[in-house]
Parts: sequence; C-alpha cells; structure tokens
Amino acid sequence: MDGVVDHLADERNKAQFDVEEMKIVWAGSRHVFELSDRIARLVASDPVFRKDNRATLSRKDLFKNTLRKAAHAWKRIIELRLSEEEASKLRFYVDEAAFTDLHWGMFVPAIKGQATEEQQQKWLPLAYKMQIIGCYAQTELGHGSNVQGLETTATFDPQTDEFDIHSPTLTSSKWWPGGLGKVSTHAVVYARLITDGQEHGVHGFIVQLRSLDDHLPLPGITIGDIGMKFGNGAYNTMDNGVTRNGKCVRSNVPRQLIYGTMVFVRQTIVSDASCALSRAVCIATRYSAVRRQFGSQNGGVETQVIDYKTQQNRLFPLLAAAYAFRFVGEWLKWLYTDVTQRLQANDFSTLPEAHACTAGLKSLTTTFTADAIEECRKLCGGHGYLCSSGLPELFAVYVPACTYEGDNVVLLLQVARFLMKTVSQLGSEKKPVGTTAYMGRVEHLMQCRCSVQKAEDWLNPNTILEAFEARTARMSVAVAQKLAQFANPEEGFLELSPNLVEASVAHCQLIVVSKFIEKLQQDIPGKGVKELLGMLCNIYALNILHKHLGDFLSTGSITPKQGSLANDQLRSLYSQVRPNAIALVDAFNYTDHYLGSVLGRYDGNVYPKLYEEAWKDPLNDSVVPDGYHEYIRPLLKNQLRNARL
Ligand SMILES: CCCCCCCCCCCCCCCCCC(=O)SCCNC(=O)CCNC(=O)[C@H](O)C(C)(C)COP(=O)(O)OP(=O)(O)OC[C@H]1O[C@@H](n2cnc3c(N)ncnc32)[C@H](O)[C@@H]1OP(=O)(O)O
Ligand SMILES: Cc1cc2nc3c(=O)[nH]c(=O)nc-3n(C[C@H](O)[C@H](O)[C@H](O)COP(=O)(O)OP(=O)(O)OC[C@H]3O[C@@H](n4cnc5c(N)ncnc54)[C@H](O)[C@@H]3O)c2cc1C
Repeated sequence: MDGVVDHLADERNKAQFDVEEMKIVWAGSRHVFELSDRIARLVASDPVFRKDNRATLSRKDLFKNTLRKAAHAWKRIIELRLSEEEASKLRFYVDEAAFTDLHWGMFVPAIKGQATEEQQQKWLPLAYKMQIIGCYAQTELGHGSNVQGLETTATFDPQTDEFDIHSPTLTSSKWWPGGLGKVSTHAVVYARLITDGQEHGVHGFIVQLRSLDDHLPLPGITIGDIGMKFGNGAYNTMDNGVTRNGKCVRSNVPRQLIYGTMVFVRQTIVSDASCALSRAVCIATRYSAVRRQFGSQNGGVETQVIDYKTQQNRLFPLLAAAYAFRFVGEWLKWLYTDVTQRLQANDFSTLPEAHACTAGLKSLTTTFTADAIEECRKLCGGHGYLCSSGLPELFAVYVPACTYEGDNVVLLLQVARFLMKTVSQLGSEKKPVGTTAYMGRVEHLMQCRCSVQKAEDWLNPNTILEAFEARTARMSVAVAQKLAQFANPEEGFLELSPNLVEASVAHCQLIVVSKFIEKLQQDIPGKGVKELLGMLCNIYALNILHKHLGDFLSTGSITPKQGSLANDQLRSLYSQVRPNAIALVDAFNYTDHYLGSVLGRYDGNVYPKLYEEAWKDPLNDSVVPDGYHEYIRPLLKNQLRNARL
C-alpha cells in the first residue's frame, strides 16, 4: 500500500483483534499461509495471468487464452520447481476454470484411488508430467445422477485381450466431461462391464481419445464441445465435451473404490465453497463500507451502507458462514484422510458415514454459497451488476457446483437414506457414532426443553447444540414414523422425499455448527481472535435458527419467545462484529488480482477505478458507435418515413 491512499484505513483501525493471527487461522497453519501468500503474489504480478478482459473476449479467444495461461502456469511450475502443494495453489490463484482442474482434480485422483498398482505405475508418471492430459467421463446425454443407468458398454474380447467401449445410442454419448471437448488425450470412462455375455455393473476404464502426435481423435471416436454455457466468460473457459464410440484399452478397477473418488472430490468442493463465499463476502463487505447513502445531517457525510441493520442482517451471516465452511472443510479433509487409510486396509466400515457427510455437506455448502454470491451482488446495489464487480462472473462459474459432482437434492436423499438407517437401528446393538452420535441420546432429545430465558442465554454453545440436535432428531424420527406406515418402503421414500430432504438439511447444519464449536475448543492464539470467532459461530447458528424457525417451533425444540430472544441476540452480535468487519475479510488475505473486483479493492478506491474500467470497454473504442450510419442516423433524420411518403 506504499504511496497509495487507503480509503478503508479508518475501518482497519477499528479492528479489535489480531488480523495477522486470524490470517493463520483462516489459512489453517503458518506454513500454508506463507506459501499461499507467496504464490498469490507471484500470480498477481505476472501479466500472462491477467483476467480483467475475460467478459469481452469471444469464446474462441477466451478458450485460447485459457490454453495460454495453462501452458504458462505449467512452465512456471517447472522453472520454479514448485512442489505439488505450491503448484496446486498456483492453479487456484490463476483462477480460471480449465481442463487442468479435471486433470489434477479428477483424472489423477481417479487413477490413484481406483487403479491397480500396475496401472498406477503406467499412467501416473505420464499424468504427473502432463505427457498425457486426462478427464473424467462419467455423465452421458441421457444419465447423470443415475450412474447405474449409464448405457455405455465395455465388452471384454478375450481374443484381443481388450475392452470394446461402445456407446450404442445417442443418449449414451458422454456429455459434460470437462476438458473432453478439445484438450484431453485420455479419459477415465465409466461403462457397464460385460464379460462372457454377463453384465457386472459400472466400472472405470482408461481410454486414449486422441493421438499424441497430431491430437486427432483415434479411429471410431467422435469428439466435440457441447456449446456455450451460462454467463459470458465464466465457465466458458472450459471445454465440456461430447464423445461417442470409444474403442479398447485395458483393464478394469476394484468395484468399491469407485466411491472413493466421489467422496474425495465432494470433500474438495466443500473447501472450495468457503473460498468462493469468502471472496464474494470480501467484495460486498469492503464495498458496503465505501458506499454511502442517506442520513446526512447538515451537509455532513452520509451513512455507510454497512451501518444499516438490514445490510448487516444480510451480510454478516454470510461472513460467518464463510468461516463456518472453512472449519467444516478442514474437518472433512481429516475425515477423508481417515477413510482413505481404512479403505487401503480393506476396512469399509466408515465409508457410509464419509459418503453421507461429503454428499450432504457438498450439497449444503454449495447451495448456500451460490445463493450468497447472488445476495452479495444485490448487497452492492447497481454496481454489483457490472462485470467489473467480479460478482456476475463468480456466480456464473460457481453456480454449477450445485449440480456437478452430484445434484444437490439427489445428494440430500443419500443423506436421508443414511439417517433413516441410523434411526431404524436405534435400540439395537449398533450404536450411532461420529456425526450421528447425538441420535444415541434420542430419548432425551425427544423430550428435552430449551433453557433460554434471556437473549444472552443463546451465547452458550451447549444450549445452541442441544436445540439443533433436538430439532434434527425430532424431524428424523417424525419422518421415520411416517415412512413406517408405508407397506412399500421405496414408495414411502419417494412420497416423503421433501420431508426427508428437510431432515437431511437439518442434520448437515448441525454438523457445521458442531464443528465450529469444536474448533473454538482448540487453543487459538492472538488477541481477540477466539472472541471474534465465537461471535461468528453464534451468528451462523442463530441465523439458521431464525431462518428455519418453523422447524424449531413445530418440533417444539424451542418456544416462540426463545425464537424471538435469539433474534435479539443476533442484532446485538451484529453490532459487536461491525467494527471488525473489514479486518475479518482482510484475514482472507486475497490479492486484488484474485478478487478481480473494482468494488472489493483493498484500498477502497472504488469510484475512480470504476470510471477508468468503464472506458476500457471495447464499445468505447469509438465515440460514434458502429451501426450509427445504418440504423441511428436514418431514424433521427426520419429518412425511412420520408422514403415511404
Ligand atoms: C471467476 C472465475 C473463477 C474460476 C474458478 C476456477 C475453478 C473452477 C473449478 C471448476 C472445477 C470443476 C470441477 C467439476 C467437476 C465435476 C465432475 C462431475 O460432475 S463427475 C460426475 C459426477 N456424478 C455424480 O456425482 C453422479 C451422482 N450420482 C451418484 O453419486 C449415485 O448414482 C447415487 C449416489 C446418487 C446413487 O447411487 P446408486 O448406487 O444408484 O444407488 P443407491 O442409493 O442404491 O446406493 C447404493 C449404495 O451405495 C452407497 N453409495 C452411493 N454413493 C456412495 C459413495 N460416493 N461413497 C460411498 N457409498 C456410496 C449408498 O449409500 C448405498 O449404500 P447402502 O444403503 O446400500 O449401504
Ligand atoms: C459445469 C459442469 C461440469 C461437469 N463436469 C462433468 C465432468 O467433468 N464429468 C462428468 O462425468 N460429468 C460432469 N458434469 C455432469 C454432472 O455431474 C451432472 O450434470 C450431475 O451429476 C447431475 O446429473 P443430471 O445432469 O443427470 O441431472 P438430472 O438427474 O437429470 O437432474 C434433473 C432434475 O431431476 C432431479 N432428480 C434427479 N433424480 C432425482 C431423484 N432420484 N429424486 C428426486 N429428484 C431427482 C434433480 O434434483 C434435478 O432437479 C458436469 C456438469 C456441469 C453442469
């Protein structure tokens, strides 16, 4: 900030906690903080990684530019001998959806998680050196959610010792895989395995798609891009592909491990949610402190919009959620590491819980984040609608997270199956553990009464936790009782699916709240850091309570009076967080390059930069627009009408 006026300096001076220590908490460790900081600056200072022109490029130019950036990123990774951790941070800060996301994020993990030792030895070194580029080809034109319904077949030919991968119908074309359309040379293709005329369900196969010499599709394979997607720029940097009729390639994979890849990817999506959410919140918070409307007394300054309680009521729960998702993401990473170690030792016992947690939290955090980005756009008023605010593009890139890697409703129904199984086993030998351990106290939770008598009582974590546990246990038991009335359980499951989804949401919200509370039980250094995190935890929980008051009241988990007290407490928490708001978003440590937003600039110098940015639009290249002579001038001169007379 040397030599630059900091328009947010007053805001930064108000902070009541140690921002530098909060940066470490946010990053997860000092090591990660220092590494991220170094790589973010490296990317920000490299002109090849410029991204402020994305919204105005044609699809072809946009795509070529993405290829250029990806190649440059790889060059820098090799030149600087970056570690895997540094390289992945570099791709993160380059901040452009690209084939590399699928290569590193799905193709490599799928091979690591599903392939045999021999296959790994063959394919991983090639993938690590990017001598082959891979994608993940599961979804077809006709089926995405219903993986068992995939139509592509892989028939083993004992004569040639090969698998014939065949898409017999239009609907069996692979459709959507990122990187498939124009770039990938290889894919992990999911197909129904057939040997000796017998079917063995869906398995993954590594298939070469294109020649490594001239990039042409191999014989029998038709490949292309599926066309423009939502939002200009945004996700259109990605070539999502369609392909038909693959041929051959070797060997299948152990059946159960297919699940491991989905658990892994969903876990990473939860961590990514806190990044996208914090980014939108950072923009909206800084701008809300810069923007002033109304309230001027005797010609004095107007009110900063962040001081309006309605603005706080919309913004601060999103800020709190960004921190909440960060911590639940950290925990989920631990859970995934644990389940992976067990899977390697052929212990599948914790897989159902890991599946339910990753599926449910992926659904909860992405739905919330997509809605929150849009809310942040509205929080920035008219200027939020400008591409230079960064929010429209962020929304367009982020919103498919609600669909990919499992449609969010379909995933909540998976959680519901797990919950219903847990309820049905209550009272048996099998005790609920992990995230469902609270169900072990179901008798207490069905009849306990919330003890809150005054607003401050809601600051007690045990009180919050018990209210959330009671709500979830009561909703789950109620829907389980309804299910039991159906002669055919599957019919009941379909009929009651909206109730089941609501119970799943309640369960997932409970997980997030409980992991935030657990985080606060750790030793957290730095002046005021723990106190601020405690406030955010309470805001996250009490805001959910307020938004889902119907659930809490109808289950009798709290009384209407207690609901109203929770709301009083929320307002008081907003006032306490207010002076710390800018410092809390500074703790994300985002560079202006990564934020990509004129409204969210670190120095708060919004208006001159907005003005400057507007002049860069290609429409402003000429003062008189193209088309004036053909269309505007004749109108103004009434020449068309005169011609008719
Ligand atoms: C501003 C610029 C910014 C730039 C930013 C740049 C960054 C951008 C980043 C972009 C990155 C893009 C990445 C995109 C990646 C997308 C990739 C995909 O979508 S790939 C495609 C992803 N596609 C999908 O995700 C498809 C979604 N569909 C599915 O996952 C499944 O078909 C299903 C789960 C819904 C049903 O399964 P099905 O088998 O039919 O049915 P049942 O229900 O009968 O279950 C049977 C049993 O299995 C159990 N089980 C199930 N799953 C799991 C699991 N994972 N584990 C363990 N267990 C599991 C289940 O519990 C049950 O157990 P039990 O009760 O018997 O004990
Ligand atoms: C940007 C993007 C990138 C992608 N990348 C990849 C990739 O790299 N590789 C890949 O293989 N795939 C990819 N996909 C595909 C993605 O995984 C699927 O689109 C996703 O799994 C959803 O499946 P679907 O499209 O079949 O939705 P559908 O299942 O057709 O969903 C349509 C509607 O039906 C509802 N529905 C479906 N089943 C049920 C049910 N049982 N009960 C109640 N409601 C139901 C859903 O909630 C939804 O509202 C990508 C998709 C997108 C958008």
